[in-house]
Amino acid sequence: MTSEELLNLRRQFHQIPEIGFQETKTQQLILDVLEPMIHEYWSIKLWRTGVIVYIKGSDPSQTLAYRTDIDGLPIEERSGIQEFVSKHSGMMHACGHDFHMTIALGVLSHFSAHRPTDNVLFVFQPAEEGPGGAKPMLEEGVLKEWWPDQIVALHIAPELPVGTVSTREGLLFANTSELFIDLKGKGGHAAYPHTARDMVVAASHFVTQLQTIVARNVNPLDAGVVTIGVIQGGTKQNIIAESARVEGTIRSLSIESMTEIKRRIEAMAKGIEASFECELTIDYGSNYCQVANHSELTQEYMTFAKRDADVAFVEAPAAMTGEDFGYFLEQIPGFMFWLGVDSPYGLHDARLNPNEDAIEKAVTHLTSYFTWKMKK
Ligand SMILES: CC(=O)N[C@@H](CCC[C@H](N)C(=O)O)C(=O)O
Repeated sequence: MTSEELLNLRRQFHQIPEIGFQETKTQQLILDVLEPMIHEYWSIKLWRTGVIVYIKGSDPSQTLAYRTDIDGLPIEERSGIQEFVSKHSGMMHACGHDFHMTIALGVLSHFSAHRPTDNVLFVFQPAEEGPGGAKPMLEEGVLKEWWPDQIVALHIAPELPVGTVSTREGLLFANTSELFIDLKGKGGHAAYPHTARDMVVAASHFVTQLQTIVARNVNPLDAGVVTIGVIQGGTKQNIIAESARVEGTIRSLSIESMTEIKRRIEAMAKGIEASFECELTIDYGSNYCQVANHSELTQEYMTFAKRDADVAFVEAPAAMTGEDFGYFLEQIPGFMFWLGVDSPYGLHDARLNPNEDAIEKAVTHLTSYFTWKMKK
């Protein structure tokens, strides 16, 4: 694919962000782009809104895989882009999955023009932002017949300059759990608070209490996060709210801290129920295991990246982001790395505007990495 084709494709993806398991237009676009590339030794499988492409090598001794996520986020775009702003109101590719997919198709187009010696598998996985596509995909045995020996994924890094790649051995991303809490009290007239059980007040206390968990209950030598991203309740300024909803996410480096954070949330919920005479229900939504990079393969990749004149390598610290790519890494040796895209605004920010020069650099870098792996 030429630089112009890559750019065009990224912009097409950018205009049609769709949330987890609703990526139908995205799936169709992936299939449309693949169509002219297909050879008789390729196999393509659909799984829900995802796509899996298997290329049989000319003289295979291994199967190398690349996984990209394909979903967008429920964010109203404010990137300032005129030309190719999201056409889906309230949705945006604010986590770079438009880049990840374009890079996958760029590498695929190379292997369409040059048949690889080894087998190559490309996994276009839905619902990374939630509820998670990797786990059900693996559980349903979708990759069984083409089981890879190694798997790689990348993620854009707005804080790194274009041309930079970055990773580390072992833990790269945290364990995560979503958090959805419903509070049920008793509504009433604003002027008669003694007859009601106000869930705006209860939710406010609860959210404030939750902020003590990381400070007071997580071992300071470990790390944890409890972020509440949504707090909803009430219908009118002079009506006491009968119910409220709090939504968030929990992160931890260790499984022990995740268990402890959940134990404290549940204990605090009981306290809120007693203090405010209400009922709380907790739903942990989807949970992702940590992203733990395979030691040997990551070391080998870091050596490769340091020698690759097209990129600059920097060692990454562990991050509290989550990624269901961790489920692939539980079963298949591999690693994830960050790709510098140089944006003043970060991931999940409505103003995110990654530098598109990073796309071609990533395609070249990954293509050379896979080609190098095949010669080993
Ligand atoms: C890379 C990234 O930003 N991933 C997401 C994963 C979200 C997992 C889940 N929906 C949750 O909110 O816990 C992240 O927020 O780190």
